[in-house]
Amino acid sequence: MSKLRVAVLGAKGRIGSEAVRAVEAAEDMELVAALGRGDKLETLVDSGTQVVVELTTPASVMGNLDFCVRHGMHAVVGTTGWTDDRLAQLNTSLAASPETGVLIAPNFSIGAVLTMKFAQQAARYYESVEVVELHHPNKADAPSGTATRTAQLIAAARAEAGCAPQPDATVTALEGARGADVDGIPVHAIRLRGLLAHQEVLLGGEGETLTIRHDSLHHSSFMPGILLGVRRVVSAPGLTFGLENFLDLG
Ligand SMILES: NC(=O)C1=CN([C@@H]2O[C@H](COP(=O)(O)OP(=O)(O)OC[C@H]3O[C@@H](n4cnc5c(N)ncnc54)[C@H](O)[C@@H]3O)[C@@H](O)[C@H]2O)C=CC1
Ligand SMILES: O=C(O)C1=N[C@H](C(=O)O)C[C@H](O)C1
Repeated sequence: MSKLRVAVLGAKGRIGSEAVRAVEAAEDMELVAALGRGDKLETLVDSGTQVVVELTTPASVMGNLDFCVRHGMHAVVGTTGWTDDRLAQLNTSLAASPETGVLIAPNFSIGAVLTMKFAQQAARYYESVEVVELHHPNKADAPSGTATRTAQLIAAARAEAGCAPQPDATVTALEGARGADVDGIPVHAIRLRGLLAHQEVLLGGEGETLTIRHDSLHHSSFMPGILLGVRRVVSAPGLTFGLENFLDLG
C-alpha cells in the first residue's frame, strides 16, 4: 500500500516539531515537507503533498488553508482562533473543491475530547458550570480553543435541556474578574510557567460539585489524534469540526 504523503506547516513550533517526528515515525506516512514561517507554500505542490498538518498561528492559518483547499490538499488543523466568520469563509472555499477534506480539532488529545463529551453529558444536571483552562505562558491566545469549544458544547446541552440561566448575584467590581462569557458559560484562563495544557470543568448543584479535569503533560499527547486525523480526513470531504467525529465515543 502506498504511504500517505504528509506535510507539516509550523514545523519548527512546539507542537509542529513533535508532529514532524510523529509523521516520520508512522509506517503508513511519508513526511514530504516541513515548512516554517516564510517558506513557500508551492513546496507543498512540488512535493505532491496529500495531507497538510496545519499547526501555525491564528494569523497564518486562513491563508494557508485557502492555498491547500485551492490545490485539493486535505488538511488536519490544530491551530486555534476559529470564529463563525472564519468557518463560513473556509466552507465557501471547500464548496469550490468538493472532494477536499479539512479536519479542525480544537484538541487532539483523547482526554480533552472525553472531557468535552463528559461535560456535555453532565451540563444539564447542575445549576452552575464554569470552565478553567491553564496553559504555558507562551500560548498564542485566550481563552483556549478547547475551552471555547467546551463552553459552547455545555451551553448547547443546557439550552436543549431547557436549563435556567446560572445563579450569580455577584457584582463585578473589576472587569474580567468573572472571566470571559462564552454563550453564558464563564471561562477563566490561567497562564503559568511549568504548565503545558490543562482544563477543568467545574459543575455545582445542591450540596455537591463535580470536577472534570484533564492534563496534557507533553505534546506527545496530541500525536495519536493528529495521525488519526491524517488517516481519516482523506475520505471525509468537506469540513469536520472536532476529532470526536473520527472516534467511536458512543
Ligand atoms: N489542537 C490541538 O490539540 C493543539 C493546538 N495547538 C495550537 O497550535 C498552534 C501552534 O501552537 P504552538 O506550537 O504552541 O505555537 P508555536 O509558536 O510554538 O509554533 C507556531 C509555529 O508556526 C510558525 N508559523 C507561523 N506562521 C507560519 C506560516 N505562515 N507558515 C509556516 N509556519 C508558520 C511559527 O514560526 C512557529 O514556529 C496554536 O494555535 C495552538 O493553540 C497547540 C497544541 C495542541
Ligand atoms: O496552545 C496550546 O498549547 C494549546 N492549544 C490548544 C487550545 O487552544 O485549546 C489545544 C491545547 O489546549 C494546547
